[in-house]
Amino acid sequence: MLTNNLYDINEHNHLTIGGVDALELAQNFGTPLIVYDVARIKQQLQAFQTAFAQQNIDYAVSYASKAFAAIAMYQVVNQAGAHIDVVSGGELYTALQAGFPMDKVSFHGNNKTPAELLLAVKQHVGVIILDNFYEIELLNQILQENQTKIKVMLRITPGVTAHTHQYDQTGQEDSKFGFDVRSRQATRALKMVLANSRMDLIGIHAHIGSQILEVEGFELEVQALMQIIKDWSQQYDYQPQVLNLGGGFGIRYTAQDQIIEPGVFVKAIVQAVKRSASKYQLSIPAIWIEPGRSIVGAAGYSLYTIGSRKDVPGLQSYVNVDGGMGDNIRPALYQADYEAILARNPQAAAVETVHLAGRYCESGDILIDQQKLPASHPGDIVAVLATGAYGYSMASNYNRVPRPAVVFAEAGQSQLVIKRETYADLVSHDCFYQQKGGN
Ligand SMILES: Cc1ncc(COP(=O)(O)O)c(C=O)c1O
Ligand SMILES: N[C@@H](CCCC[NH3+])C(=O)O
Repeated sequence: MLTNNLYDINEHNHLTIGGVDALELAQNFGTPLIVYDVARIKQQLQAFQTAFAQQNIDYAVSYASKAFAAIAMYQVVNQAGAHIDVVSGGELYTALQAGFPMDKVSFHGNNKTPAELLLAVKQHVGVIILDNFYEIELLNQILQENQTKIKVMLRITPGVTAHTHQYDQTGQEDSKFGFDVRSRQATRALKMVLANSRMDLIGIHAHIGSQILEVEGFELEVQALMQIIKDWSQQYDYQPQVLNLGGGFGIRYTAQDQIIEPGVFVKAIVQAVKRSASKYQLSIPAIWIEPGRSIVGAAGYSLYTIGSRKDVPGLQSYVNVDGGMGDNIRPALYQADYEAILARNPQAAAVETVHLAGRYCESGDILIDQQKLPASHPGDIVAVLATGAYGYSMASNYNRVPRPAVVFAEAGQSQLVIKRETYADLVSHDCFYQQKGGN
């Protein structure tokens, strides 16, 4: 077996995922198919956990489950002893169904509904990350009505701009998330929550963005937050137990992306916290992080079957596959780049550069704009690499195409973890039209 860090191949030169031949996976489960190498997920979780443990510090690694949420995924995270963050009643409900311990759940969102907050309170989630004044009021009402208390954190927007796609930036002042620092919203929120006996303010949270491939943004984030903690400690005698720095750790999508190992990110973060703590004479808080993409991104593969192609003399050809923007919106939404390989021989020499196009009725449904491919034929299986984060979780039924199945592969075995949608599933929520009124 050959392993080159990006993918593995077996003695037939076929791509393998979790020790399972990708052609077999496509044959057994059909395509489009999303396959996770479970060992890679576990390795990533462990890499973050080990890095913190080596730094001798209180920590929590909280998987940001918006990257890929499924009962089986929550089970894997639970097995690893990690926390999760959820951003909706749907994610929370899925975690409940998976038997995930509610005390390890952080509940995020810039517009949590009353029903979602009530569910979180009734299920005693570990912490609610407060995002705005309306939510403080809403939560207070719910806590009063239910005569209960809950742990909270304040999400603040520290004014740090991450170097990443505009849609992936969240820490800058002009953002829909969190309490603004400069206009003293964050301080007002602090005072409100400290005065509320039903809310136990365990910490502060910030998240500067996603797919970040440098440590500096996180160091700036730490400096900004520790400065706020210093001010709050002096003015309000408040020091948080937890400093939650969010997620955003980047992964390799293509050869352009120079990745930073989890251990390097963690070390830089911990050192930055320790430096600021010593500078301002503060105690060192527990550090929580919320990696999503970096846990599941590289572990996921999308398998597609090649069908038609279009060749126009003088133009780059289109090779069309049986999935596309319905199962991976990222190229269309963020101009995200990916790489693909031919599953029957990933190392075969390329003979052409093509547009690897999806099957949806949109000119923008191009999975990879310039993909080098060996000679390929209808029926060949192509694997797009590193699709494990924000692929299935952002999938849609556009064009009434059923969403693909998801399979976990591990130790040479595979198991279905999300069934392929059927046409019957698609119409199962439709109701027949009945004419009202005359005519
Ligand atoms: C609050 C928060 N935490 C964690 C994440 C996960 O980010 P990533 O998948 O980039 O690690 C996000 C999404 O960007 C987020 O908004
Ligand atoms: N969905 C984004 C990442 C999440 C950003 C939201 N906080 C992506 O696919 O890159």
